[in-house]
Amino acid sequence: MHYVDVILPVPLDGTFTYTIDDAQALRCGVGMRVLVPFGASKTYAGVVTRVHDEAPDLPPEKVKGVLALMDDTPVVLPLQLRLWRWIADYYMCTLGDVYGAALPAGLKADSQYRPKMETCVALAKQFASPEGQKVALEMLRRSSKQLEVYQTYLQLAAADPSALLTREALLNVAHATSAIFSNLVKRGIFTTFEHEVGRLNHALEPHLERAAQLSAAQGDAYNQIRMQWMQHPVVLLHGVTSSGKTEVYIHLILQALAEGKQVLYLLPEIALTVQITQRLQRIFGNRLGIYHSRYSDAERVEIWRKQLSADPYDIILGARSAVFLPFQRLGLVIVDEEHENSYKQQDPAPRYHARSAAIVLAHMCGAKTLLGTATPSAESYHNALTGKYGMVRLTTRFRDVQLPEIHVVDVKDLRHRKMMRGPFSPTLLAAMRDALSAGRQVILFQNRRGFAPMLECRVCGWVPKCKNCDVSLTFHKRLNLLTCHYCGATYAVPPICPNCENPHISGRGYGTENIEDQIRDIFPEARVARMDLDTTHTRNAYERLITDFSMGKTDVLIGTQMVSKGLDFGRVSVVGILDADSMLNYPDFRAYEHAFMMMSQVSGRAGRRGDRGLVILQTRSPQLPVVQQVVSNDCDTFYHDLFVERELFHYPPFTHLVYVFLRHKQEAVVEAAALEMGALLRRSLADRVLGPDKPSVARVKQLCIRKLVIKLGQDVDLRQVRLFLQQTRQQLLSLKSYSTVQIFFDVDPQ
Ligand SMILES: Nc1ncnc2c1ncn2[C@@H]1O[C@H](COP(=O)(O)OP(=O)(O)OP(=O)(O)O)[C@@H](O)[C@H]1O
Ligand SMILES: [Zn+2]
Repeated sequence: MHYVDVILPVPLDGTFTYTIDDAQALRCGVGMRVLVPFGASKTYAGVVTRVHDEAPDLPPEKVKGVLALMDDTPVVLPLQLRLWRWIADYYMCTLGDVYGAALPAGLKADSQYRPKMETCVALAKQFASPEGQKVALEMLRRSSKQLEVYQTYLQLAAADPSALLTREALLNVAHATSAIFSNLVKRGIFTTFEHEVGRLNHALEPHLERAAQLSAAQGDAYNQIRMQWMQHPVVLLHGVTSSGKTEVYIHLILQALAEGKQVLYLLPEIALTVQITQRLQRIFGNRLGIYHSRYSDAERVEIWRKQLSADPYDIILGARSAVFLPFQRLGLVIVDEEHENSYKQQDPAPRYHARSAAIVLAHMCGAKTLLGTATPSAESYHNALTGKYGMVRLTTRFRDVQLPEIHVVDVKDLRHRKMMRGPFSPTLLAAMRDALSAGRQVILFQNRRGFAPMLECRVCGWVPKCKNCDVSLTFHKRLNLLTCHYCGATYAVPPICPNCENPHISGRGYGTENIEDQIRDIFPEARVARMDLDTTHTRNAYERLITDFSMGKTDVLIGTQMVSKGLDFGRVSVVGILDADSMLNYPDFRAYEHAFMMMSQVSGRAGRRGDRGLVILQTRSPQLPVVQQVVSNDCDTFYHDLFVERELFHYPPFTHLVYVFLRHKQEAVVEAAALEMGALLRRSLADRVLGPDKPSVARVKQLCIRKLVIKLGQDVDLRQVRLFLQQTRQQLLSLKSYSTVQIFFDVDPQ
């Protein structure tokens, strides 16, 4: 008897064993998919991890058979399976969780993926000869529109005789309707046929440009990086904003390609891929593939298959999930904006950090890794300072443009003197006015979307809250709705307070929508755009917002953290940080770190070409050292202070953190389970366990939440601890009263 072990996309531990017949066993191999039954009625595509003859420890009638083989060649490579195992193990989730995140849906489903077809055009046989063409011309003499389409066809066909011409392309070039085209088909001049096309970009190779020549400083950095790679597989490139890190990456990519290697280029955010794609495509053309969640599933399946083929993309530019793509000869991994916490997946599992996964992937492939940023993460910076990573610095901007001047405005004082105009200080408005009248652009950063983060009855203080979550609702004026940013539920805006029946309900705080309205009011001439989650639902929305701003079609760009990093605009002279306090007061031990990064990054969008930029930083706490460190761009002091504190209070990078979350509908159940879990964990881990506590948002999607914090120093064996945590979880779940509690881990929480 033959068996296969498979991974299934279900949140259960381990692999599952099925029988397979002799003929199938001969053809089946690791990394191929097999269709298998699961439970009473489900079928899944399982990924084979082993083909063997060892009967599982089950009564034979319990072991079901494989329904069908789905592949002739593996869709998941052995190296990828190793990465899946590492993620499942390190982040304490199941292989099924990793499988779920790794494969595009089209490869997980049991339905086979259907290729996309396009209608192509050809001349009917009898009209293909020169004589036939004359006849056709004669026939069409009186139908000028049809004649035009026909002649356009001849021109296009003559320009590239071997290329297939689609109906869509022909009608586009000829500016004709499909009715005109149909007539030509009816008259027997054109015939049509269906042709399978890839959804991938088969556009003609664009005119390629040479990479820009590196400046002396960039050239030095390039050489140093390559030198450091000889001793450290991971190097941190710490280069100030607009130092031209991207140009250094481009040269390193060229070098990797010259050595016949593939490159993975990770970006934290889709907004960023727009500009970087354009920059890379000009140089690498069709050797570049792009992979992220805004692409349709069918497109992702095609890229996946292409990477398995004999002709894969040499460079993959992508967001987090691109680490899961198959690579055959990976030589270089670039993690751009490596400090970004959106590299960490929050929910659902696998709660993996793409930077760590990328480093592990590179290690498995014998590839080099470059982490690039203007504001390193505490972890990477610490690794660089202690010699685990190499470090290379770029301390000047390209063309020696000065870093922006950062002007701190004391909002508390101005409010006291009644000098604020809503969320704007006079200094900011004056700077904006100067910039706009000089034909320059402005970026305003406010990390809250919607119109008002909260509504409140001015008489009784009633605040609308979500039914499913313990949070106040955000008012969205365009939609005229209240929405919950945790579960997505929407509610009508109450005309009067349901509590005291007064009509005096008003907004508190300023969201990006509100900022936009006010700026339109104050600067009626300015062309204003907003970039946040609400304005970027579609893939093209980012592109349009960014291209319009790049080309100077808009003057003021208002946005959330989306506008804060990586974007490269030439004409921005003023950046306004409207509310630094919301970042500084965030209830998390990383608040200052994140605030420092975000403020430094958004400041870095100012004055990237020519004149020095100006940043207006509005805060109620101008005296805070972190604010001063942003002003003087003093990473070293910032991290020095931070590290002293983190070491003292046992936080990363000196201590590993694991959060244990418990969720249940009933408050009493989750509370009891959390206390029990805490007690069980303390038996071995003693005072390394803190809590349980209610997190700052203690109920989401009708589930009550409790959190335990585990701090693990150098003195413990992490492997053992992970095992112990998993066992304790199982132990708790096996108790009848807690069997319906959700328990999961967040390793290295961000
Ligand atoms: N060697 C070069 N030749 C020509 N242009 C360059 C060169 N280096 C940098 N630039 C230009 O300078 C600008 C800033 O470079 P880039 O966007 O790579 O900076 P960065 O270091 O990635 O900044 P950030 O950290 O803010 O993302 C870009 O417009 C880039 O085209
Ligand atoms: Zn909610």
